[in-house]
Amino acid sequence: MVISVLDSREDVITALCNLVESTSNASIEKNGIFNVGVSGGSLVSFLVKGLPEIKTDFSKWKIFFCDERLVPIDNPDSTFGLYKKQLVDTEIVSLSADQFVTAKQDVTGEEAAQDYAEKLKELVPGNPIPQFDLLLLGMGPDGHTCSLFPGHKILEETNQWVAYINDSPKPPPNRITLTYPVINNANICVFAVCGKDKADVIKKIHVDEEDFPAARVKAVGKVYWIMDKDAGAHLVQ
Ligand SMILES: O=C1O[C@H](COP(=O)(O)O)[C@@H](O)[C@H](O)[C@H]1O
Repeated sequence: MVISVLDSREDVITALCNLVESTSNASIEKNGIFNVGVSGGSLVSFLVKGLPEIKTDFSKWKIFFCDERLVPIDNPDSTFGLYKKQLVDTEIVSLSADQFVTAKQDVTGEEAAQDYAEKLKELVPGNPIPQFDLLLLGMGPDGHTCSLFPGHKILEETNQWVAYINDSPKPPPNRITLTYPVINNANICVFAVCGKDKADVIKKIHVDEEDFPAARVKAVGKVYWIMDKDAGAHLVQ
């Protein structure tokens, strides 16, 4: 695990996007494609700011969602809706909407999760579990990542690759999320975390070694934690 505590949010964005640049270029060179999973929340604004600065062949990107809120895409809670509005429609990077693998609308939550798992099986190589080149993760002040919340039964999911929840403690309640079998099979996972409100849980995870959903991310490859000095306040001397 690599932990970096940086001076500012801007430094976090630069470090995050440098890692995205090198990983995407290595994956494209090796496999001709870059399979990346993105999160919602503050990560959207980090990528909107940082991705236009990197050098990569965006036409080779396939973008999946680490989790998605089951709302229409014009709803401000839709993670795909945010990326579409802020990254695709603005044309600040050369990505098109059809490079995003989206959650099915107008079906039940269970069907949306099942459908998304089938899309992973079809599109992301891995034997037998899909193996992402890179997963870009956030973490809430309660230690959740993706839509894996503390104490929720899907933390123990070992069969399904994508799970549905209808009781997210953070609105909106209906979501689908990758589960640990897929998350922890990724080549690289990166947490990008900023803000004072996350300092306590960062300490509990990295100093006290307490169990939180984000702490259970232990990918087969590398796990990076990139944070600003507010989030890492209890880690620096
Ligand atoms: O609800 C969610 O929250 C987490 C953390 O969001 P942040 O704004 O605190 O960074 C996010 O990673 C996840 O994708 C999202 O659905």
